[in-house]
Amino acid sequence: PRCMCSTRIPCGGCAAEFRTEFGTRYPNSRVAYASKAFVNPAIARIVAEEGLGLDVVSGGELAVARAADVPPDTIYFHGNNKTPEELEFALDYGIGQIVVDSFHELEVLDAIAGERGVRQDIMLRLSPGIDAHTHEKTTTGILDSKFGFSIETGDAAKAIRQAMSAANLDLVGIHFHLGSPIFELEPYELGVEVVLNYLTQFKEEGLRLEIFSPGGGFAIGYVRSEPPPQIAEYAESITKYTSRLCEELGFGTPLLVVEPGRSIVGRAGVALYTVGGIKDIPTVRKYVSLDGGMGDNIRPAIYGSEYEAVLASRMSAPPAEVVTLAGKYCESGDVLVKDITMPVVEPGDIIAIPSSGAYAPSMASNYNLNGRPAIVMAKDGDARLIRRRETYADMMMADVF
Ligand SMILES: Cc1ncc(COP(=O)(O)O)c(C=O)c1O
Ligand SMILES: N[C@@H](CCCC[NH3+])C(=O)O
Repeated sequence: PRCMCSTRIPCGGCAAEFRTEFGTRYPNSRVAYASKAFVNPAIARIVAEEGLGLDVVSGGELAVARAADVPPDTIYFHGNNKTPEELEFALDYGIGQIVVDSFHELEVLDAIAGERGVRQDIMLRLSPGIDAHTHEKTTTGILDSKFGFSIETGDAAKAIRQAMSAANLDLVGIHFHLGSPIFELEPYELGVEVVLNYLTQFKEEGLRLEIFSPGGGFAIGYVRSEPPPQIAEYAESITKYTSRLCEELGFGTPLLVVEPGRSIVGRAGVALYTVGGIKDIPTVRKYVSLDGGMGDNIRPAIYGSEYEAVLASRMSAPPAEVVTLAGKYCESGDVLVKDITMPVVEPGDIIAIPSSGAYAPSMASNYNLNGRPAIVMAKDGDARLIRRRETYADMMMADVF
């Protein structure tokens, strides 16, 4: 794996790399950026300019897509409980595909499309019963999951038949997503194989597989000890299995949609913190308190996620001691990096935590009424603010006296 910076952590990908690695191997493919990893209008604009599609999972993400003029036909609307209002918004915006995730949604969407006298393209999310060996809180393709129609229970077959006979819906594709981050290639290969083989029984009943999507979940390097596969390796596995099986099973060459989120923005984001108080408990632990924490990155607290950190204000300072980087929130679990070797740090120093671009800003909160941080986009020596720091007034904006 390559390393693009002094942290020596293997990188994930980037939009162009995804387009190239999938596009050269399987020309009828689309990379749909998963907005949940982090989106705002500036990011959505870049996504559209890079020629990527967009995976959204709420009316809010859809509103950002619309604000940034993302072409609606390149949008895939996911989620296990889209509200009727969100579905109406999606139909108003004319979005390409709604990825239906429950029988209830199938009925509600069919009715809404009917009331409007329109036909809506849909895909179905299937749950293939495959363990992708990721964190128990982020695994989605196993039987015990709230997502998707299970193949094992027979729900998938029922949903496919119900979707094909829906009065106002056109079933154009099938989706599955196994979880995130997935550090192995085999789960994707198995997923493609299991789902495509399963679908053959519906061909005679009229199933059209115009779109096939094995989702996202591609891993990135968070720590040196756990390098991810390269994007080319994911692309090789997925396209090889998809092409071979689609040909063998007579599905032709459906549009292959992959949905990377983390692997596009994760390594692009570096979180910067200022050191405040330092507490040394001799023979136990030295806590270095930062001006952020679980409010801007909840991942260590909920998944036990690990990160590296560097002393950005004095990059050449030699490693000196083991410290724990704690946040400023009122929780003992508010620790960003536990027991890491750093140079001697002092109040006012800047600490950088790489690989913070995905699911840190997007899952940020105002806990303890701390404002969420500013976000600056940088390229070739040029830096621009794409989100300003939140003010106290921002945090009271929706409150009513
Ligand atoms: C349906 C779907 N697609 C894509 C993604 C994106 O995952 P990641 O950011 O790990 O690529 C997710 C989140 O796990 C998802 O649920
Ligand atoms: N939010 C997660 C993973 C779930 C992604 C969306 N299904 C993370 O930070 O790693």
